[in-house]
Amino acid sequence: MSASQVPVIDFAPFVNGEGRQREAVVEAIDRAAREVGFMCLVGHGLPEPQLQALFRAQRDFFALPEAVKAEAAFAYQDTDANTGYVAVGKERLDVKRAPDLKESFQIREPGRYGQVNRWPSGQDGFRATAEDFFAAVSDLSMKVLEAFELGLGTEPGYFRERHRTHSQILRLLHYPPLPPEFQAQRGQARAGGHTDYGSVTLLFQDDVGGLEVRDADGKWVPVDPVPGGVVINTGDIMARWTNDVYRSTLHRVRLPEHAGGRARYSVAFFNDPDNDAEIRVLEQCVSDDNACRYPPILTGDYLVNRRAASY
Ligand SMILES: O=C(O)CCC(=O)C(=O)O
Ligand SMILES: [Fe+2]
Repeated sequence: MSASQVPVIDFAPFVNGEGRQREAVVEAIDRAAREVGFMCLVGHGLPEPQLQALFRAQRDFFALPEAVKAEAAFAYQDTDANTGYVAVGKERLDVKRAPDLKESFQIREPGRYGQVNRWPSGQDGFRATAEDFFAAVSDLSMKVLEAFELGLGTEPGYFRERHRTHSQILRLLHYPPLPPEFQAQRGQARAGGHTDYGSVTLLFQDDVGGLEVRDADGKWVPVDPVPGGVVINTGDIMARWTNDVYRSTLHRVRLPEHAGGRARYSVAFFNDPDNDAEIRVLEQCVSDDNACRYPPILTGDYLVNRRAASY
């Protein structure tokens, strides 16, 4: 896999087209999920001004005094609620390495779980922008799941019916510039190497770069920012569901080459199955060459354990 092998796919014919046009998009997405586990969609229909509004609001939020952000802090043991602010150095996505050099803020579906989201006071504009974005990106993620259903040949709605927003998370990320005297510990990263836990992740990155995926030879390959594009990747639960037909690929955000440098901002949306959804290997993914690898498991048990391990 080289950089050009993280395919860029125009999603517009899937959203607006029909027949053969849609099929061609489904085929491209299905192939990318099988071969790479990562792809970049353009023409996805999420309005650019809405994304830019979110990036501005998140920049302002992370620039707030620590004391204000602390109001939104969640005890990081509280992986069940899994919302709120996490300060720099609290999370390690690669549990064997030094903590990640990032801060984050995350919310769950406002309509249903709004009461568990932790907003600092006086941040109504930020809240409205983030909640609007949540609805738009959730909608887009459902279309991506529909494309997976068609690619895998499951019954229509199979994934969407098992993603009724219980486990959807919008996570805003800020990777601050490195202080001039910064000495990286060995293997330290902005976000340590990891696979995502759930079904599908949608990731919007600014133009700073640093996201990398690991190819089959163990080489780190950059996922360069594509203007207007959203990076899509399939996670561990999707790999399990598909008997490893869809890949869950290791990725990280590497440190900048030099101290100082620019901050990096990104927005990740995790659409994971409902807690009560059973992950049972799809019959379409079992064959003589690929016998069933996993027993059924409940999503809730699986996700809580995975999250608890990375703080
Ligand atoms: O910030 C990024 O580009 C990647 C973040 C990521 O992989 C994650 O939060 O799971
Ligand atoms: Fe990730």
